[in-house]
Amino acid sequence: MLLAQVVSPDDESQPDRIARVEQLLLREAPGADLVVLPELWSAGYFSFDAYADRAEPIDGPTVAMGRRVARATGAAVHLGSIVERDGSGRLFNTAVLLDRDGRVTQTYRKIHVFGYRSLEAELLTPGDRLSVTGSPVGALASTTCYDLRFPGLWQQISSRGAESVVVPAAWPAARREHWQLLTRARAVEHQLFVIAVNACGTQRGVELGGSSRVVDPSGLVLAECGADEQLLAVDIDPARVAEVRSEFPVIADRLVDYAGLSADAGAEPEA
Ligand SMILES: NC(=O)CCC(=O)C(=O)O
Repeated sequence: MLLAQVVSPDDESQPDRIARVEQLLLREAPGADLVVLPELWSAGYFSFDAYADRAEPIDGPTVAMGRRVARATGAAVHLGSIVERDGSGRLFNTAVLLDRDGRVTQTYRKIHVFGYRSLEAELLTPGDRLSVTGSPVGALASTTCYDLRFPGLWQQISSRGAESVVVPAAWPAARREHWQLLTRARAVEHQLFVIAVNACGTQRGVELGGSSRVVDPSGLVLAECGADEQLLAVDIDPARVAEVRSEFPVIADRLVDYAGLSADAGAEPEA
């Protein structure tokens, strides 16, 4: 697998960025089974005033580039996410997975759009669906950036059978410790791989955190990028999920219906 932690400089146009990243991937991806990119790297996450111009349908220029890379290199491509425009003009933050033949096998529209020092929540419509799909890293689900903070969503992902969760992100350096803590916590809680690819460099004055990483189902950080643009190869064995779960059966012990627990005060029962 190749983590493609790329920059999205403010002075680079979207077509130039797609062309530059395509060349990088054509050079570095051969031999990888899966390539993963950050959140909104082609539009630039913090370029809120450009979202409408840079929005594209699923079959737009970013996905077309991913298809070319998949077909030329034989790697599946997780394109991070794009600003998707649907048929009625709504905009979404949509993660897209292509198989090695360049076919779209999964889309995921970010559910928790971000509103803290961000216009994303004002400009984009939240998604309302999850999907788990076969991939070179086992049963794969996508969930985007801020979604990391919502354990209820991860509970659903995990109970639907995901073995690897890809997290494209544009997570600022100011909260890097939360990124490191939460990616690890989600892997340990659900005993699955977390493949988290963050943006890096500076966008509109915001320094992004980099530190893209792969955490294994026991919580071990297998690899981590630095703060700058970097393409990092990491190998994982999806069979590790079953091994960890069988050795320490947290998932099997999980109760299904926490909402059904009674809410009494837990005081000592009367004699
Ligand atoms: N792009 C995002 O969703 C940013 C989330 C973030 O910075 C945080 O949760 O902290």
